Amino acid sequence: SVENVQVVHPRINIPKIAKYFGTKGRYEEVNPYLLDDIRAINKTLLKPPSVDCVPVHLTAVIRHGTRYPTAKNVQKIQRLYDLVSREATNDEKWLHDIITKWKMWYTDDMDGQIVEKGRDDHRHLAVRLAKSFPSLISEENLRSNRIKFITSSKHRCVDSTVAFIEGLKKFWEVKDMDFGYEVNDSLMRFFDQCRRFIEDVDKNKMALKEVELFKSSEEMKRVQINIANRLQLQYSKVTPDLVEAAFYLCSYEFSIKSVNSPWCNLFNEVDAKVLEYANDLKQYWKRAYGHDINRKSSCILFHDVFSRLDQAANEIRFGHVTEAVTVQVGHAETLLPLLSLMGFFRDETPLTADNYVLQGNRTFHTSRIVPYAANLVFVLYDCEEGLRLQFLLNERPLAFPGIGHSAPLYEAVRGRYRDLLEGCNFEEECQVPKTSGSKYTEL
Ligand SMILES: O=P(O)(O)O[C@H]1[C@H](OP(=O)(O)O)[C@@H](OP(=O)(O)O)[C@H](O)[C@@H](O)[C@H]1OP(=O)(O)O
Repeated sequence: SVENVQVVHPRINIPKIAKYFGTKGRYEEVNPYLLDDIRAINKTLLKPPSVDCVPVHLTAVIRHGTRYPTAKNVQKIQRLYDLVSREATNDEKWLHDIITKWKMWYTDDMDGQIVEKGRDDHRHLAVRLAKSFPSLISEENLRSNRIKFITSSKHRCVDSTVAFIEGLKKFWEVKDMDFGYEVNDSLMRFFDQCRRFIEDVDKNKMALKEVELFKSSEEMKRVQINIANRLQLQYSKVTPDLVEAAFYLCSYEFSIKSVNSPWCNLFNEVDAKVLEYANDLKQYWKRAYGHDINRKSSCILFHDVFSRLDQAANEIRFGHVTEAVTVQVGHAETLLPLLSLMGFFRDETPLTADNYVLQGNRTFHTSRIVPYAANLVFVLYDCEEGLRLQFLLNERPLAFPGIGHSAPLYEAVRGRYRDLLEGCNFEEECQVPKTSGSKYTEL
């Protein structure tokens, strides 16, 4: 297929700007050791809280694997390609390559579907998690239905779930059984069912005003000028939307085909950091701390995760946990609200259009948090001094905000999130009050 034409060693030809691709970034950029061995696990990082601890339950919330651009972005790429092939002039080899060799191979019908690399992302992640937690993600547990799979209804998520199962089956050479999955949009696409989010944020242009304002910022203007100069095009023709399309085009060519595309020459690292910030702003205001409802729309998933942990915690007292593992596959817009609800990556100062420089040291860097196949893993351990909960982001331990221990007592975590556990009601948070209407109508 067209996406497989050029295959190169993964360490060769990495664009310098690859670590700034945000939600369009490759998983390997957050864990570069995988470039040498895609099945490698970091045993020093992934160990039980202490030797007497036995893992009893694992819940993983995973973003789908690498995908094609959405139809909206394919159209932007088409407009960019038309402009550059018609009007750009310079003597650089890369531009010559774009005009004479590069083909516009993206089509509308690709619309966010999974690519082969995306299936591999999940096949390999499945094997690594099985190697990291062999007593939970085991052949025996798979065969006895103690591993449950739940996915969003979108093709890219269903296909990722199927690939994850395939990865496990191949790892254990299971050929005589098939395993199903549950499609559950209430859990994995809660944002689509939260009316308050839809009205106040999704359909409300004012909710993303910082994203719009950043398009006319000095930083973005400088990027436009740089690109206009590199292509010897009129500045007015290089709009922020086309700049973004070119940046993502470089990212798609790299994540889908592993090539350092000639399009990547349009950017240096300074430009890339600006575009990374533009994407972080979108994620911040649409899916994270920007508006309370972004986080609260994930209450339903938060309760689901904790009810599984509670169930395992209760059952282990009688010696047997029914559901050893839950694998839940969704979107960046599933993971980010949940992470924010739990207080991860919260910067003191909000990300805005006019504080790009100040935010140079922000913790909210989506390139590091939600690349393709990003994963949140909760592992409950039975230890001598009680139950402990370990949290991993992208296969690395991450301390719960406000709790010093890397695998605190489960009760301490429940204490930390008491308000959410006792409240955070999806129906209540998501209803639109009849009298007040939308939060931004008067703006
Ligand atoms: O900018 P695009 O069209 O790619 O936006 C996608 C979302 O991608 P993201 O902003 O996270 O990079 C996509 O999220 P994903 O996790 O499924 O990749 C989302 O589901 C999709 O609806 C697009 O959102 P938009 O509202 O059209 O911007």
